[in-house]
Amino acid sequence: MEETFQRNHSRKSIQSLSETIRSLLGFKSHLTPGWVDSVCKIIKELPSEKPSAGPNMVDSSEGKDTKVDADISKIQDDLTVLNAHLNQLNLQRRKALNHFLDLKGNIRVFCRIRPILADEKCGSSRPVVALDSSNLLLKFAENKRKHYSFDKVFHPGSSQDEVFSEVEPVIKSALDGYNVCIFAYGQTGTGKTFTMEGKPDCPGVIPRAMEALFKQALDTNHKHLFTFSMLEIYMGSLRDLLVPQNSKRTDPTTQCLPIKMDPSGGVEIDNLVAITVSDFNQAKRLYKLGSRLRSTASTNSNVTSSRSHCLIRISATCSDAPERRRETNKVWMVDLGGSERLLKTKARGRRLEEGKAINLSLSALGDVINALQRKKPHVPYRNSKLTQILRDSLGEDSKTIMLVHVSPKEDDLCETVCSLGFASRVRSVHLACEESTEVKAEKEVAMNDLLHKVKNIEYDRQNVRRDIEKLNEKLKHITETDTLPDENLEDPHLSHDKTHCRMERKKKNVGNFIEALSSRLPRFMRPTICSQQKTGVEHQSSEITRKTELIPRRRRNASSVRAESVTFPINRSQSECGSDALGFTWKHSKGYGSECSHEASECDIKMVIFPEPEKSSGNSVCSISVCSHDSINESESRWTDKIEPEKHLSVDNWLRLQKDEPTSTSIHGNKRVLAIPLPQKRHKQDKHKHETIVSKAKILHRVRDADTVNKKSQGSEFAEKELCDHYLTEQISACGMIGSSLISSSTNAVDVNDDGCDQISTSDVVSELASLNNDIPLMVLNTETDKEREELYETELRNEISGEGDQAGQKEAIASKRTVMRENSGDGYLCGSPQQIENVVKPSLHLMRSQRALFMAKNFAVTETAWNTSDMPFNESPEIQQNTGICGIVGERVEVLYTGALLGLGIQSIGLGHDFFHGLML
Ligand SMILES: Nc1ncnc2c1ncn2[C@@H]1O[C@H](COP(=O)(O)OP(=O)(O)OP(=O)(O)O)[C@@H](O)[C@H]1O
Repeated sequence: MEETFQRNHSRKSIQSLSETIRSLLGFKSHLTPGWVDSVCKIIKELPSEKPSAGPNMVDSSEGKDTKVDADISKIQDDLTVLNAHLNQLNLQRRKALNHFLDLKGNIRVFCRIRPILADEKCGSSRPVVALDSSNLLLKFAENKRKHYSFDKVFHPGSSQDEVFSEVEPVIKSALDGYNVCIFAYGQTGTGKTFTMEGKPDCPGVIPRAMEALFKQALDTNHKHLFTFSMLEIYMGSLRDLLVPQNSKRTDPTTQCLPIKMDPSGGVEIDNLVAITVSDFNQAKRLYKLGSRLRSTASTNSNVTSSRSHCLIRISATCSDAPERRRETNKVWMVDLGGSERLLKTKARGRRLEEGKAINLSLSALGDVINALQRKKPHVPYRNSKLTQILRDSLGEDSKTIMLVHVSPKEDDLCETVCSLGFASRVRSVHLACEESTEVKAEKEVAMNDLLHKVKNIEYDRQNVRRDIEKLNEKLKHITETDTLPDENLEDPHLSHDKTHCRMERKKKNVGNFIEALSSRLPRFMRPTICSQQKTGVEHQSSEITRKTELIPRRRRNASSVRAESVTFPINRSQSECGSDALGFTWKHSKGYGSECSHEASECDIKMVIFPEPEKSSGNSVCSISVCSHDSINESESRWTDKIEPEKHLSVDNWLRLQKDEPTSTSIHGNKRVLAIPLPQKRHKQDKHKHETIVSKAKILHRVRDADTVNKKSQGSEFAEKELCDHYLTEQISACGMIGSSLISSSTNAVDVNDDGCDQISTSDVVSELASLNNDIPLMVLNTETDKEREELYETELRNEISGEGDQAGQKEAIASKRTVMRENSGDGYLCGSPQQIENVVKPSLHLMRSQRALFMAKNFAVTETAWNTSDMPFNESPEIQQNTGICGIVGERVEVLYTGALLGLGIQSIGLGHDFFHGLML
């Protein structure tokens, strides 16, 4: 009976084999029995990977399995108990800490008095005096004084450590499910940036908080995913500081990121880049990148005055903590623009406008915090961009710290009074119902008890965590030593890790099977990428496919290399779109967002739309998920079930990309277009060219002296400047391709790489050339055409020497002349007498000059001063004087035409924006 059943079963399997193969390979038409037979034959011929197990072997392995499974399930039970205990402790700690912070106040106001700086002259009188750790005295006149009370007062000698120790508990509560805001407020020049950013030797709140976040996240029982964003609010506009802007930064009409709110009250900034960071160093480097792009200017009060509000957002997503209100919590660290009395600063024009905008938004912030403190029914969030952004991070379920900075100088007394007035307003609740001494004492005792409790819980937590780690180790050991055959995959007692491990093995086997099968199949029978995607086989075998290159990839044609435009699809309903021309494919990643991959690029970039923490319905934040390659595996295992950050670009690559070839973005409709250059191939070439040029310049430098001798011997007047001009022209045309990027990298000065690699910029080249200055006598030749010129010169030499002596003597004379010439030139070839070279160069000089001028008109305008200072003869060119050229004008016209045509055709709707065509034209 059983035998019959087995026979029937195997017959059924063979009958359904065609279907199985079809579904595996994604063939559209049904397969013929003949085809199935041949495939079955191939399968039979495949070498068996597993040794056939005899009945005894099965028995023994089954016995072993049972024991191992029992061990595993015991460990798992223990782990479950310990984890439950740890969660309990976490909850207790969170409650205690929250209670402690509540007693301290959800909105806490600290005051920091700046010390007198070394270069400041001020008398002996000190108008601001810190009485104790929470009281401050302001002396107006001889007998006019006012007391101010704060949660904490930092006297001028307070260190960064002291400040951060007060901030740290709030950072902890960010990991416990609260949104956090830390503000630095104060008159310009009072030390806001010093407190927030600090100096390399005394880091401020931002670096310390970032470090603490990553450290504390490891301590928690939960896994966190951190993303980093940085923006500034400049004159009412929001700007992403991680993406350098195309247009002039001081122009208030430039791109302003829109703020979106979901029905549950969550706020998101549309299109703000959020980069996944896995450790403190990555966050620090991104912060450095953003800081360089911040708007600062010199004012009467501060040489590097911040002219905007700078906001750093670190989002911590924790998917396995259902007890929390939200999955994602935000930590905002805000270096506010300096409040200033415009009459005193005598600001004019733009500085005046900036000052006004800063003051207005600060006043709006004061109103909002005051309304929250007084629990007013209406909170005026909408009065400024700053308060709109921070709407969900101020108020209930949030912790706020306001660090008010004051100057110790008598001159600044008026500003100090204003700042302290603001701080008092923000702290209004405490002032309104000032507590009696007894109440204060009771509170103090309660807070101490709570702190003690938190410490005890911490201790217990550490012990439990240690036990969990031990058990995990044990489990890992058992799983690793256990080599169960694949048949037992369905065993329900297997641990998650073990199951995962086996699934991996199974996937690999399927992959191997497909690989082996595909290699034996005729080409027409092999699956296409499309069919793999449809059947899902691609996921299993993509790695192998990539490695073995069974299916040749479609290559982008050369013309599209420059056209790397990616449109971030905002709308989730856009499921799939591909652009062959670009070589990009768009696909959905498990409904959590869209991803884009570029096959041919060496530094692939993938976009992920993170799931909205508060489940925003319509639009979602566009984020670029960037992970370090080291952390890929770890992150992958952490987030596969919830979020799938695609790791194709490390933070290093992102930073390098920003530095070498700044990524420009623009908004088209509701889409953000990020023009991502393909730096690798082109850049390598360009770098090589650049190096050649620099080495040429060096050679020229070296041969200068030798040539002076040569020049004298020739006795002719040499067109030095023109040769220099020619050389520079050659230089520029060589740089032409990369000119724009080099220029932008030199002007943006985005150098975030600590190791200082790849510091190429046109200004470097220019300075290299400027160092050569004027008397460059000979050409350095190393190209094919140059070698032809060398031959020409040799002929000339022959003619010159032809009259002298016999044939052997002539040969010797030529050889010696050539040797002298090469010795003089160092590594390169020096060719041609000055006059001859001049003759060769001169006819093409005008052409080259105008080429250079055309190029400069478009791209080199920014370095004009550099050229001028080096006394180069380029100033004479009318194109340069006008700072425009035919190329520029034509380029602009074509751009306009293209844009018009694009709009007309509606091409932008499929994601090929202006940048793409602009890229094509370059
Ligand atoms: N506590 C401090 N200890 C030592 N130096 C300080 C301190 N606070 C500020 N400074 C110094 O004072 C100067 C001005 O500080 P900072 O630039 O941080 O002011 P700011 O409030 O951010 O100004 P702005 O609003 O114009 O940007 C800096 O040179 C800084 O190093």
